Amino acid sequence: MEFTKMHGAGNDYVYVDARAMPEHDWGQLSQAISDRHFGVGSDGLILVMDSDVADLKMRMFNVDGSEGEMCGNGIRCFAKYAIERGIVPRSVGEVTIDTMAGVRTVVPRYDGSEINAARVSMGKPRFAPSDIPVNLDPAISLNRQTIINFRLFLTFVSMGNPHAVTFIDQPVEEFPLHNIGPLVERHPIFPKRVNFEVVNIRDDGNLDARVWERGSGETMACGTGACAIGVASRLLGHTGDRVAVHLPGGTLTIDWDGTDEVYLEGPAGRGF
Ligand SMILES: N[C@H](CCC[C@H](N)C(=O)O)C(=O)O
Repeated sequence: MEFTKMHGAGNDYVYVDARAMPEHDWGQLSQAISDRHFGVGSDGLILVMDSDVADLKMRMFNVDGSEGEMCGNGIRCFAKYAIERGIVPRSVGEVTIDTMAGVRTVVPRYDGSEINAARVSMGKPRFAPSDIPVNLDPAISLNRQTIINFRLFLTFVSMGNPHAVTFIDQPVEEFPLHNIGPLVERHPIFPKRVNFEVVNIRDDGNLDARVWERGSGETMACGTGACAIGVASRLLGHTGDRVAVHLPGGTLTIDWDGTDEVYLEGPAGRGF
């Protein structure tokens, strides 16, 4: 099976062109291929598939084999993969990609003839408890926050996949993410589990963050997570319409005017 390794700000995936492949247990394959000792090593598996509603279709699987509705870092590399391999003509200015969260549009950025970044329309954020999903007493969820028994204030945002964002005063490096992350990810109020983001406000245009991803653990970056961070931060009045989210693997730029789609811009690189 041919594969290509690519990463967006260090959030790395194995890409397989599955357009002519028979159905597989892709979740099981993702578990095996993602293992950093006995497999290729990655944050998951991304499949290139045909679509009748967009140029192509993307399916993504986490390290634990669970399927994610959307992957903001992965989709930038997906567009790079599709154009550089001629699956989509280079002359196009954008690539439309169908995902479980809906059709997304990716505009590649070039460094000479090579694509090294992209801007993605990530859809509108959603906040209703049923959209996250999160099972909450409606009276609490009105302000999109709740306290769970680690004394965390969480803001819930769906980018097609579920996110819980918390803002802390200490440097994010000091937060016990590997202890608390799994407990939030699997907390009973999240029927589909949740991606968990920890944020420290550097200033009104810059946020420092770490992410515990549903199904993959701490990753170097998370595109949908960065969108959820930018949205929550603007909602809470910490930042404005544009913010740089600084993650261990790199910086992602988020644009959101408070009503329309969220836009994500960041690097798209080969895995070597
Ligand atoms: N773990 C996520 C999927 C990957 C998202 C992340 N890698 C991104 O760049 O958006 C989930 O299960 O919802």
